Amino acid sequence: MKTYTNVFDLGDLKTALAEAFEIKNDRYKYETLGKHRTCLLIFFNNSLRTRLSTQKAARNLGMDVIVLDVNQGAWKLETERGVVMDGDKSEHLLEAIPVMASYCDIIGVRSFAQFQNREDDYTEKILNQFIQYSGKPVFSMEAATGHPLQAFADLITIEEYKKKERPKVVLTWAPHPRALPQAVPNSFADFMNEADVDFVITHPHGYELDPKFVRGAKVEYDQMKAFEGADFIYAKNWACPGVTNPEDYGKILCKDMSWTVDAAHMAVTNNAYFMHCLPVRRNMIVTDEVIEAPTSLVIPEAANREISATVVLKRMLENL
Ligand SMILES: CCC[C@H](NC(C)=O)C(=O)O
Ligand SMILES: NC(=O)OP(=O)(O)O
Repeated sequence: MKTYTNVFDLGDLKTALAEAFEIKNDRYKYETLGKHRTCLLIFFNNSLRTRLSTQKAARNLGMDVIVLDVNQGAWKLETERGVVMDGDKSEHLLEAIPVMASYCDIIGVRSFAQFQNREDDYTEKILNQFIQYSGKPVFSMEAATGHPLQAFADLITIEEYKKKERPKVVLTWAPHPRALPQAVPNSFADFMNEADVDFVITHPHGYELDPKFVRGAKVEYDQMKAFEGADFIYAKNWACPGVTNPEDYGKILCKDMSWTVDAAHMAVTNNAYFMHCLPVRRNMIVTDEVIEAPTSLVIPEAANREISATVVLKRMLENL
């Protein structure tokens, strides 16, 4: 595995799940694989789960880990080629990337969508420079349009808790005070479309996700109808993806609190489990009652981030 940015990089999902459960059963099974190998984790944005779980995963495999918060201590980086660098940016990515790559064997990158230019975000301008210029295997720790480590952990969680062979899984939009990226819902859809689930996406008009990720999923604008008979509810906020109206890209079009997932929503499901990638704004995305219920999986879901990262790093190490 040279890059990990989407579901197809994992290959057959049943094989990937088997590997995940093997590692979950004995997470130090491959602890010699990463001896004298270094994993560099580069964060352009904040993180709790990804920062901790990916370090843990690397240590599970015997790797050394370096963590860099680009905007805290490193030089401010210019990402545009051809710019006259007479402003506040001291270094260009085109030097910084090969320098950083010289200190490690595998690179993880977190670089959220900037919502300045849809084309820049949806061509993964930052992540792809690391892939192109580092000469090292690169994995996404949430880039502009995807969060594949999260989605793989979500799939592992659904596989662990499902009560039927083909569960109904609903991705629902929910309100948030800020404009959040589409990376998490994009990757969740990317994975669910390849998994053995009955997948439905529900959101207000104007929030249509990019067709590249929606693919064959059913889109239902009536949230309560979408929730009917669901086995898993995956809630997330995202800003307008700019699919129907490109000029609205990155905007908040709706703050309708009737989309907040509460007990009345869950009552029409098939006693569904509740999932969210975290961090979550309680009583915006979901009520205290629902996220604290025995059917809430947000903690085991977050714990599975260690497992998804260990599988991905293991596959990268095996191909060095
Ligand atoms: C894992 C989620 C990271 C980020 N969340 C926030 C609050 O920025 C997002 O919504 O993409
Ligand atoms: N779910 C997730 O990636 O959390 P962090 O943003 O805290 O890493």
